[in-house]
Amino acid sequence: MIGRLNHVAIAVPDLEAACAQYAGPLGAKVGAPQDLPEHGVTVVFIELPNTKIELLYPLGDASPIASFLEKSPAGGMHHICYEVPDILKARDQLISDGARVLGDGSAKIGAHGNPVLFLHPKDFQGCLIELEQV
Ligand SMILES: CC[C@H](C(=O)O)C(=O)SCCNC(=O)CCNC(=O)[C@H](O)C(C)(C)COP(=O)(O)OP(=O)(O)OC[C@H]1O[C@@H](n2cnc3c(N)ncnc32)[C@H](O)[C@@H]1OP(=O)(O)O
Ligand SMILES: [Co+2]
Repeated sequence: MIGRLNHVAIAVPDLEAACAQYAGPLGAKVGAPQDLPEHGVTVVFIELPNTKIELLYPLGDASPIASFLEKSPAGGMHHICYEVPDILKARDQLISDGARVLGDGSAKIGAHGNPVLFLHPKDFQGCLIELEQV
């Protein structure tokens, strides 16, 4: 079902410092910050030759990143995103296999303008999974 690795997301307590580190010592191509209020995050994408890194910073009162950073104040790996060709087919298959889709179960539009949804980390070896239809 899953295809390419689209991105690995890292929650960070200081977005400016994280961008400076990736652009400086790590020598990566760092994009511009993008506010996604409907997801409660500000994101910055870092382009690597074979995938992307998504830096996540909390936005608004109900941000999922705020609660993550409360438990891990130094930041840390937050989720991994896999590409799927048909997100509703993938969702229905995973639900029938017993996986929990987060939120109301509907796909929402993510940072790349594509439909995305999230799968509960407790159902996938402690790793929060994002699926993106590409
Ligand atoms: C879509 C825009 C953009 C893009 O790429 O296009 C993004 O990626 S935005 C990314 C931000 N959005 C989300 O993360 C949406 C989905 N996330 C959620 O619904 C919540 O964050 C959830 C349910 C994963 C965690 O909710 P909460 O913070 O309230 O914590 P809980 O206490 O309910 O957590 C239960 C349990 O899971 C563990 N946990 C929490 N977050 C993670 C994580 N990122 N990775 C692994 N495990 C995680 C948490 O520690 C709890 O474990 P326990 O043993 O019970 O303490
Ligand atoms: Co993501």
